[in-house]
Amino acid sequence: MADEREYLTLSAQHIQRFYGERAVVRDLTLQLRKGEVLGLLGPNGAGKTTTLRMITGNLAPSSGSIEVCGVDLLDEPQKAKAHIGYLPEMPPLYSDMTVNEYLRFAARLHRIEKQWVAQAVEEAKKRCGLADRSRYLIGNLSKGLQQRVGIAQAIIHEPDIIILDEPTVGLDPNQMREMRTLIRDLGESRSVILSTHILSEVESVCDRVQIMHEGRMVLNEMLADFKQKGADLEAEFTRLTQNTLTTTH
Ligand SMILES: Nc1ncnc2c1ncn2[C@@H]1O[C@H](COP(=O)(O)OP(=O)(O)OP(=O)(O)O)[C@@H](O)[C@H]1O
Repeated sequence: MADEREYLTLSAQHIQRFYGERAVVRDLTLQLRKGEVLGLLGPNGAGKTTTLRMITGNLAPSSGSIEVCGVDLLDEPQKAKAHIGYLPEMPPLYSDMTVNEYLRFAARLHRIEKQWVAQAVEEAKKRCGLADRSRYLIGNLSKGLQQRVGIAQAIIHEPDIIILDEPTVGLDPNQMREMRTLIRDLGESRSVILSTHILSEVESVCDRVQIMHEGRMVLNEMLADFKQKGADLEAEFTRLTQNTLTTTH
């Protein structure tokens, strides 16, 4: 039987992050398999964004190790980060750039060679339903389309792993549905981590769910197994994340 490691696109082992004396991520292990959409849930302040910033190489862990497609993120950050596309909670969009200008800029930041930039921009726009918005100023686009531009910059270099931090916040129900369809499509060919507060979003888009609470991972389960057991995600979420002051994990 093939080694499980072959199927792992991302493996974070025992990562921790302190701010001063306070541990906001504690002894956390997270593994992402090829072609999997992982939903990362947790109440406000659970440590989701801090975790995502660490596994994308934007924040150094206080301890622990992170491997991205077999490359050690801390030893070879540039090589490891080439496998990752990241849409942060606050996407770094420039409102006075057109979609084309911004994506060309993103392509260069991701070190795509000059001769391939135009092709990469066209491909990313096509994947994200932006082909007819090339010359629009980003500031004039709806929030839903701006989020699509954020995803387009995250996938422009064809990464193996796409990490999305609360991508549907502030979207109307139609834009949310479109965004979920796009995430599902992306998950067909890549590994995706989706951080969200919306339980139904995880149920409709993800293969696996992990719940964080007070910096720790308190649940890690395949959704199919979860459903087969007749378990209820909302009830389980409440059970695992309430009683903040009495939790002793
Ligand atoms: N730079 C920082 N300095 C000190 N504390 C921080 C810093 N960044 C985050 N924290 C704290 O770390 C904890 C985890 O924050 P984080 O943003 O990772 O949580 P989250 O699960 O993403 O929350 P939300 O769902 O509200 O976005 C919070 O208590 C936050 O106040």
